[in-house]
Amino acid sequence: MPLVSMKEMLLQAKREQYAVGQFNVNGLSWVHAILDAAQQEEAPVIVAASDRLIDFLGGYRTVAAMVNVLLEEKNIQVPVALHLDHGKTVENCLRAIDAGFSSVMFDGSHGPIEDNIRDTKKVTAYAASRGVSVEAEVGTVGGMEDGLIGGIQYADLNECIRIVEETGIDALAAALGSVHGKYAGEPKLGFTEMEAISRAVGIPLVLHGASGIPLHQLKRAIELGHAKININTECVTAWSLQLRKTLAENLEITEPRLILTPAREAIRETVRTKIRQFGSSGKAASLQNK
Ligand SMILES: O=C(O)C[C@@H](O)[C@H](O)C(=O)COP(=O)(O)O
Ligand SMILES: [Zn+2]
Repeated sequence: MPLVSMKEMLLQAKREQYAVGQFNVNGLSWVHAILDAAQQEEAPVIVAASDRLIDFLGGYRTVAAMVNVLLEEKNIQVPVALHLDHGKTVENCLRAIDAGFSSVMFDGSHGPIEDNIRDTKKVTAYAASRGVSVEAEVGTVGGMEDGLIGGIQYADLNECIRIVEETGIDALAAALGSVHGKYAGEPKLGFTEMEAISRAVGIPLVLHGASGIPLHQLKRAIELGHAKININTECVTAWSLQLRKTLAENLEITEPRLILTPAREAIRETVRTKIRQFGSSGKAASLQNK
């Protein structure tokens, strides 16, 4: 099945009150693991490449080729979107689209709202005629974002309304207390603000920094309009723990396949767990019939 945009998957998820998982790619093992997990769970999935890692991953075209070829080789039958995460510039978003990404995020959240809206509009204008979905961000997710460490800044309701109305984006990341990476203590999400923003904008919301958020808070965020949930830290943690364990328990081992396969399986099991928590297991079939 060819790549799809995330528009339909997120609209259905919002309607039916579940969320589609976005899982970030950090190498070929992640693409295998994410696609295998989605197929096993019969779930739609968003495979994402973070713009900060594009050079490490070999460029936009390499990422698109890797995902497209594995979709075919593995005969993946569930809807898969390939998404540029935290796109740093308009130009980078356009390059990702030209390389075959079916979805992009333009992250103009660190600048003034006027600039964010102006640049997001350039991305939506280019994406629309190519059937590519677009996500934008307002406010600041805590922790590391675009390679910079920063504090939390809540999304402003009026800025959220403006960016949705003026740009025609498909999904909005409204930062409301979540943090990229590990949380120090219990996450404190702004559910009151979340409800107001969700009501006012009407489009699917995106939760960044979701690793480590307890299940009851994830469920509340889904009830309040989050249809896409981003996970990276939980997958890289599972991968690195398993890698250390394999190496420590097998001091003589040098065959990469034997070292890397258990780590890949650890990612796959993490993705499967998150898909079940988000309620998207078994949702592929109803999307394909549309
Ligand atoms: O680390 C990246 O570059 C990707 C993340 O920002 C992703 O968008 C995300 O929000 C995942 O958050 P995490 O699960 O807390 O790492
Ligand atoms: Zn993020």
